[in-house]
Amino acid sequence: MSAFETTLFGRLSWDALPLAALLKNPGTNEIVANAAGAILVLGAAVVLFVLSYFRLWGVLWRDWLTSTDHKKLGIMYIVFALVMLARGVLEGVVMRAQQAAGPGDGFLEAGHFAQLFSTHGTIMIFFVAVPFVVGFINFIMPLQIGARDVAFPVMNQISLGLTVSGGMMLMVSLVVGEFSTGGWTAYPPYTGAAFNPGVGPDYWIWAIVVSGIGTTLSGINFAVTIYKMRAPGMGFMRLPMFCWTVICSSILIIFAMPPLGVAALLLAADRYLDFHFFTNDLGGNMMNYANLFWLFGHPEVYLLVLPAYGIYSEVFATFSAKKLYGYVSLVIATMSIAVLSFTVWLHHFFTMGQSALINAVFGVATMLIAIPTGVKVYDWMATMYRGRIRLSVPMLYGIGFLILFVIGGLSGVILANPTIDFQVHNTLFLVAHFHNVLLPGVLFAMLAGVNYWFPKAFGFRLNERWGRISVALWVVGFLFTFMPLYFVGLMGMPRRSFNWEDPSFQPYMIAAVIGALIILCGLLSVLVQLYVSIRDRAQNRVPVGDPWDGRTLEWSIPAPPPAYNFAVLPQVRDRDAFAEAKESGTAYLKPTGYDDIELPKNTSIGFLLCVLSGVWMFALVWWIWWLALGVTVAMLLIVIVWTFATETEVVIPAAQVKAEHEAWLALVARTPAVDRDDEAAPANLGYARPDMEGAT
Ligand code: HEA
Ligand code: HEM
Ligand SMILES: [Cu+2]
Repeated sequence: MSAFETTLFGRLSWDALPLAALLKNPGTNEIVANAAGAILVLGAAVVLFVLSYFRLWGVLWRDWLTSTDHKKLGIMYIVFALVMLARGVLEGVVMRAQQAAGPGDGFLEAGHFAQLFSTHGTIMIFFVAVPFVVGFINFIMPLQIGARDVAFPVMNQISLGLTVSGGMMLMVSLVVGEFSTGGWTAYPPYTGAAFNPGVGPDYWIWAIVVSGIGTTLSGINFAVTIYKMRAPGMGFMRLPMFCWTVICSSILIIFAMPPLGVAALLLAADRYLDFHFFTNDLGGNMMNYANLFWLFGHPEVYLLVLPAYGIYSEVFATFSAKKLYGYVSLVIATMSIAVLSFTVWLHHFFTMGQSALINAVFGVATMLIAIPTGVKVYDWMATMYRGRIRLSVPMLYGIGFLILFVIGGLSGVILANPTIDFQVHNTLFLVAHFHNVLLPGVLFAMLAGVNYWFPKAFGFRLNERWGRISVALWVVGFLFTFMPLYFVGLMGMPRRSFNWEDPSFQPYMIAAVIGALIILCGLLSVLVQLYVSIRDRAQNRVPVGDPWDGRTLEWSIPAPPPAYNFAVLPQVRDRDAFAEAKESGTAYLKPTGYDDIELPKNTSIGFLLCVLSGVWMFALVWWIWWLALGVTVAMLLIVIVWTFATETEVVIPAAQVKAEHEAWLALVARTPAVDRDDEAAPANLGYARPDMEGAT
């Protein structure tokens, strides 16, 4: 390349396209890479076509992309997570197919397999689990505490923008260049410039840094919202359990994300500026990276699983029609897990040469987490004990979780014993452990949450039959995919192996790929469920907004909720505020008066920063310095100019609020109540207006 081209395009050239590799060196590997790129480009084209054909651009821009409404931002997070989940699951299936094709080398090259587990791990943790969790918190938490939005709605929009642009980098790396081969943990010196001079680790670094800033801002936003914006009477000890897990998770985000950002930026300094933080020479030491990464990495898995515990707590209480058993012990257990999670990071590298004493201390600290987790498990079981259980889809996920998660947790306690960990560290036993906690723990919770809160978000219920089918497929698929890995792990098969030779591994590998295909069907059935439900939405409407006989405040408002959530801020008198109101006959009362409501105006700053930060990352990855600099200046200017905006709010007049609310109250009064004690009522039937006599 000429000097001019290098200045203009950095290290970007036509060779970066997968097609170039295919033309040069045709093989299965290149075909798979090209097919993946082609699917992505085609998928994007179809989306653009559909949006244009149905003239949806205006709606998309006005109602979604520029919205600062926490509910819409939450839904966009969840949609983004679902899209990324599809890619992550497909990659999981391809990896399982590669390993099932053994003994021998399978159909993929080692480097391509390494890209697959690196993108899969990175996507599943940072762009599936995190956006799912942040999305649910966004949608639910303000409704549960009786607030009209989060504390910083515009910052919330920016958080989403940064998360999405990070995820987009993983999509771009499918088509331009390649992704890292360093796993989701990206350990140097393997990801250092000397060993890995390509663009892969740089894609990882910038995707993590930018999306990490987005997530950190969300953590701050959520913590401030709960501290400052609870409805009158909503003391901390009256918070719904989900909100308690949100507080703890936000604290984990605030303290755990910075070490990750620091680790990634120091790695960038090593790679771009020839620093030596993590090299093997000139005073560097990769153990600094391992410590920084896991100082984040361990709390990370709990910041994902705590809100999942929160969702299950809500589900178990609602579908057992009982108060959550042991509320105070659950609060203490959640806080204990949050605190303890910062004291155990070293268990991820027991084998890296510390003294036996240090290993023992961290091992014991790790095992301690089993105690508060056990408290939770027993509290959930006690909640169900003698409850009037309805086996609806969220509850089925919950029961699947309870049984499977205990197995995954117990295998964690086994790993926490350093002497055992020396045998199974970095084998498929470890892979089995973490999928065993991540799928039933985090992913099932999210699917349960989708089924549970979908009627609230969209005003109609999801199809029950397809919901049940997908639970069955996910659970069975999970068992087949991951249980065999415990055994091959014990037999010594290392993680991240693109090939293997020992014929005794074969049956397990075949069982695992069958399981992965069943999981794929599970994912498809979720899509079918969405399709069928949208098609039949007229029959499944729940405009009153309380389809499950809910206990917390989000069920006390219409479905879908108005932009301002609550026409009048609720007065909270007890835990499970809405259940209490229904029991005491004070639900759905006509308020004495209405006020004007101020809401944040739409703005395009989040979208702009999303696009610009994407360009910025791309420029840094490909060393296009003028572009990186230009975009940095543009982003700074946008933020500065935005701070001068004065009219950032719209006012919804009291008269409009009154009209809308009274129309809904009239609808509530017209809707026939379903008797709570009617044994013949089908399990999945909502209780629109239980105990309503004389209420309105
Ligand atoms: C949501 C995610 C999640 C969760 C909840 C957990 C939960 C736990 N994890 Fe896991 N873990 C991961 C995600 C998670 N983990 C990931 C992703 C990795 C690998 C990263 C990588 O290398 O790529 C990992 C790796 C990992 C290691 C490192 C192993 C190695 O690298 O060799 C260890 C070691 O101690 C460990 C331990 C534990 C323990 C003790 C728990 C406990 O919290 C479990 C507690 C739960 C129970 C114990 C069950 C319920 C309790 C009862 C019914 C009470 C009775 C029980 C007793 C008294 C024992 N985990
Ligand atoms: C849905 C079906 C899934 C399948 C079939 C699957 C399969 C796999 C496979 C084959 C690997 C590589 C194992 C190895 O190292 O040999 C892997 C790694 C991993 N998976 Fe999954 N997985 C699935 C879901 C998930 C989910 C839901 C998450 C997280 C929420 C997740 C997180 C990870 C992580 C973090 C790694 C480690 C990546 C690395 O080694 O750096 N997976 N998975
Ligand atoms: Cu850990």
